[in-house]
Amino acid sequence: MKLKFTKMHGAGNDFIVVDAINQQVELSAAQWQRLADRRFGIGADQILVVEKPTLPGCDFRYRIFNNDGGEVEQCGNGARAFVKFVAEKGLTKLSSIRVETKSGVIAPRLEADGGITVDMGAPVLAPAEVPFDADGLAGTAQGVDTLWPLELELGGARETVLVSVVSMGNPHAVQVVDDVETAPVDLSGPLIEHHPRFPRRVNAGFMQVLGRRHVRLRVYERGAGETLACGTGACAAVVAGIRRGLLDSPVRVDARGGQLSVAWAGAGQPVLLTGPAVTVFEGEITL
Ligand SMILES: N[C@H](CCC[C@H](N)C(=O)O)C(=O)O
Repeated sequence: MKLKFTKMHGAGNDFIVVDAINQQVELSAAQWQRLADRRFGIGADQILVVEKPTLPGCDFRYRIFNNDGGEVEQCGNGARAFVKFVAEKGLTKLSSIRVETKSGVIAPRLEADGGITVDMGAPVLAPAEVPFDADGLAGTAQGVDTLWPLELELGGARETVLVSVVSMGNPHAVQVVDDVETAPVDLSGPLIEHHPRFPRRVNAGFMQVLGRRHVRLRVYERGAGETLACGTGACAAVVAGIRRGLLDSPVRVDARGGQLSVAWAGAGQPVLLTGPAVTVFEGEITL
């Protein structure tokens, strides 16, 4: 079976994008994983699949598979690549589209200046809906549940990190660190990803606050490891920072692979993610 694909990235978070409208695409988790493998396949953090919508009022359906082959609910950098892909491929003439995802409808828009903004919907903050098992824990800080103590076993020693839990359709645990470059991302990232209080695992964010409208962020992603940027991670970090009284919207988010901007007007309001999307090459692979 031959599969046409396009390789893209959003601030270094890289994707294989597949048009499943004009070609038959029925792959197993193992086959998705093989495609995403950087040695045995094409290589990517995530695979984005473009399908016809099933919901009224939507232009497309968007399925997302992590590097480990698992299908997930949302991908912010991927949403920008998605809207650029369907425009470049002539699958739509619209510059603003409504896209059905596993976790709801998002609205990416091609800006006149070439930038791309995505309405990622409102964050979900109730721990049980992230989902995060807060049983036995007392949420702290400012009378709202903005911080939760997470027990980690770091190299034989028990350590408690304070995380904010936020869902952008996918789960995030965000902590503030003094310096992202020296933060123990490789060590505590996987421990947080697989922490038993996250029944669907979690993306682990490490945010350094440089100013009220400027942060640096590293994310150890669920099912992909550390990526050069994480769009939903940037949204979750800014929401957490605003709720903790550390940030004011909009916020510049410096990821290792590039710069994103996140705006959020507060509870119940949508999070707007702005950033680049780049097409790297087209290809065809025989499975
Ligand atoms: N690893 C994420 C999916 C991709 C998110 C990220 N690449 C983004 O840009 O939002 C998860 O398992 O929830």
